Amino acid sequence: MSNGDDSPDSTVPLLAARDLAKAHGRTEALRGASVELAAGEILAVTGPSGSGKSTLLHCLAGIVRPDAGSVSYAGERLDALPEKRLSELRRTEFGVVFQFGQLIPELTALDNVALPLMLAGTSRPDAHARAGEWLERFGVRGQEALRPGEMSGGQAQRTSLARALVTGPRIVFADEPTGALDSLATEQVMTALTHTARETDTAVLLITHDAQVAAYADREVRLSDGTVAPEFSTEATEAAV
Ligand SMILES: Nc1ncnc2c1ncn2[C@@H]1O[C@H](COP(=O)(O)OP(=O)(O)OP(=O)(O)O)[C@@H](O)[C@H]1O
Repeated sequence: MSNGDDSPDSTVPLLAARDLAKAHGRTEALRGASVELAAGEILAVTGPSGSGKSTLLHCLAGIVRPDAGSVSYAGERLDALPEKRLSELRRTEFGVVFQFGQLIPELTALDNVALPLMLAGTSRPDAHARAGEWLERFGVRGQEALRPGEMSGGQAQRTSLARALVTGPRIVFADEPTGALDSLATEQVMTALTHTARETDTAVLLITHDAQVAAYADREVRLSDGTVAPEFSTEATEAAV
């Protein structure tokens, strides 16, 4: 079978979750979910409302600890890491985009994108210069001075993507990034995200309920009642190759 012990490092998944379980009170959001993400891969996670997609993303991104199962990032067990190391990993290796962007409302687009760099110790002029380049890359050049409330939904999401990617993460976690956008803005956001991810070899884990959005991904896994539907398991994909 594939993925034997003699596999070179390039075949080891960048991120691997095994048998994840997570309950919110009495609700079992995840019940033995396993998923893998390869370096540079764009993976869509789909499934009905309440099937556990966001909970899975939170566990994979180290935002929430699973009750059982493991999450490994580049061979390191995330679920067992102390909080300090986990937050360092989140800051340096991961970028996150949510449905409503979660930009800081008081800051301009330029300052929002520059912020992660400044938090990592980059000087303000350098951070601003790089933030400007990333805004340009995402087609929001000229909007630097706008605050989130002054932008369209699509501009705000493209600014959020610039903020998620400005630090050069290896994985971007995107939870319904186009959920609040019309179809034109969706297309612009998805094109910008997937082009940039491919150019920079950044992996993307994308949650969506929209088949048109899932079609931008290399692969899809579907969650159902907190587990990955069998036809979307890693084994099924490998067997089909
Ligand atoms: N913080 C919470 N407290 C209580 N229950 C929660 C919490 N977060 C999620 N749940 C429950 O866990 C289950 C899975 O939720 P989750 O948000 O992961 O699903 P989802 O597939 O992302 O749903 P949606 O597509 O509607 O966003 C649902 O039944 C939800 O109501």
